[in-house]
Amino acid sequence: MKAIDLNLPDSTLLYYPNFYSAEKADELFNELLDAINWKEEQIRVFGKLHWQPRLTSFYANNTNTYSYSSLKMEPNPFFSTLKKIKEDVEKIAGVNFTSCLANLYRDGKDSNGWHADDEKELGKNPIIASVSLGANRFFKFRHKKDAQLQHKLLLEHGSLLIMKDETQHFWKHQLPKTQKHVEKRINLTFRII
Ligand SMILES: O=C(O)CCC(=O)C(=O)O
Ligand SMILES: [Fe+2]
Repeated sequence: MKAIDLNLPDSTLLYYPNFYSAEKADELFNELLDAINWKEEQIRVFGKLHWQPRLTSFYANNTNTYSYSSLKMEPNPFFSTLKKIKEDVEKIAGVNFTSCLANLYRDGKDSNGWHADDEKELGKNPIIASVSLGANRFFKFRHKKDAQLQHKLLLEHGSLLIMKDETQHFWKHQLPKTQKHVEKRINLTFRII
């Protein structure tokens, strides 16, 4: 499968727009919307508790938890569809993932703020594979040392984005809110924990 290399400095970002066909992606979206154990969670930002502006769920083939923003995610076991997607992603990424953090953005008001996936349990140069299903949403990158260095990428239905090497050291990313009317979007981020 041919990747689009974003070619941003201090990073390796590979985008596969048609990782899944539109038909397959529709099928997966409907199945996962129903099968994932979606939860609304509270996170702590600058000492204050807030409801996360999205629903989440965490899956793993081990018992390792994933903590961020004072939220400790306990893993659910993988089920067949999610395991199959993990295997499809592994063929392209060339690694075996242990874990998957799933996000559900219910509408344009749901979002994911500026962050790097740099928690210690991910290791030094984490590889993260991110599958998008449902509504197309923009994803933004901003260099940590030069905020002028930015990039915007439309994450399309059925696409895969791989972030690896030193990307998380040098770049933050976000999925901003949008004023436009948008349908639900599911994002699956496969990780090694
Ligand atoms: O929804 C997305 O595309 C990004 C999710 C993300 O950055 C994360 O879960 O760490
Ligand atoms: Fe992230």
